[in-house]
Amino acid sequence: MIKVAVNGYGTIGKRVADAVAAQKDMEIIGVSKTKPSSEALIAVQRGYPIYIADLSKKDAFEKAGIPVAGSVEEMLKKADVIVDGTPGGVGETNKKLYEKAGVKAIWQGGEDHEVAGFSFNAHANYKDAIGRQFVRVVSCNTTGLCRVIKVVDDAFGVVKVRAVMVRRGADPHVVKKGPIDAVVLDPPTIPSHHGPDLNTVLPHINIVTMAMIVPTTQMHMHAITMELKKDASRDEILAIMRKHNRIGLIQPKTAIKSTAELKEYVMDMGRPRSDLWENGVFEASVNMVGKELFFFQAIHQEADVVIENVDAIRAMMGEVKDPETSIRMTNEALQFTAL
Ligand SMILES: NC(=O)C1=CN([C@@H]2O[C@H](COP(=O)(O)OP(=O)(O)OC[C@H]3O[C@@H](n4cnc5c(N)ncnc54)[C@H](O)[C@@H]3O)[C@@H](O)[C@H]2O)C=CC1
Ligand SMILES: O=C(OP(=O)(O)O)[C@H](O)COP(=O)(O)O
Repeated sequence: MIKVAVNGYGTIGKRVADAVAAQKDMEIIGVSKTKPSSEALIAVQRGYPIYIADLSKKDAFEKAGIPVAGSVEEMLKKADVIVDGTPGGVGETNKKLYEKAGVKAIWQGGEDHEVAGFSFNAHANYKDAIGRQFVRVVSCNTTGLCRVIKVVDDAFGVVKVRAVMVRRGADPHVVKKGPIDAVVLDPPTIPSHHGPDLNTVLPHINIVTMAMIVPTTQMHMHAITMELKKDASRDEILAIMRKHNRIGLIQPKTAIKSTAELKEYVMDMGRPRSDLWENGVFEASVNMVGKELFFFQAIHQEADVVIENVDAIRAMMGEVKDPETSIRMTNEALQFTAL
């Protein structure tokens, strides 16, 4: 069993912990919290041992009914791989701890590529992650771009990609962030970080991205154009998307044309936390004009990177060498079949 610890048990960390716990070849040996909270109480219910960065807060945790297993340093000693789910910029400051403990670590997309020196997407570069000590899983939007650009590039070749990201303002539970009444250019300059970020995984792709944030919490929405090298029909594009195990096609018969309806649909399906782990490509939007492909896809920011973290763990441990085998194991353990 691969022993996994989650340092930073928030939006991403708690989902990764549950996804790891569902795998047959992995177990959660601990998660870290900075203060007692509803999430910490759920971690107790799930049976995850809780470690804390600042042991002077032990009494506060125990008063809240949260047993403390020890310090974060003690947790690191027991793990094969740490998934760092701390806020962007904080993860980098933990690198020294991981180096000192000689443990493997995975960072998230809020950190720069250089923190790990290797950026990961399971369908794109799993094999290059085999045996590595440090890996960064690219951000949610970049993960969604990697999946769809890689599969289209493999089948038809991509001359260039131009993509606009309409990003959610904050996650649903985050009460302190906006915007409440604005469309914010984020960043006002072009390209946004997503294109250069995609190039850390797929260096040969010509891509320019633009991004803005809007007052919504459910999901991001991408408007994507790709110029292809070979001729492709709409049906051929739909066929490769349909076959992909982390791309879902939202069928016209569902009449879904918004992130809100899509989230409701996934909730009705009974997915844990109503998580959409796959890219949600709107089938009706997929269109070829000459050699240009156009489509919209929804990306559930809290979910798509979660399964990538699980595959990154497997690649770093090196026993499963074939990406598709790992991807299948991850998906099956979660009883996940793309839409
Ligand atoms: N929420 C999202 O939509 C996505 C986030 N990411 C990335 O994932 C990372 C984590 O983001 P979220 O889960 O949204 O953040 P979050 O704020 O929901 O969770 C972070 C957790 O880390 C804890 N924490 C803070 N400082 C810590 C420390 N020094 N040691 C241990 N724990 C500490 C916080 O208490 C919190 O529980 C960031 O790099 C972010 O950019 C990536 C994809 C999507
Ligand atoms: O990885 C994400 O977005 P990104 O791909 O636009 O960087 C997540 O939605 C986190 O974004 P945030 O930095 O707005 O919390």
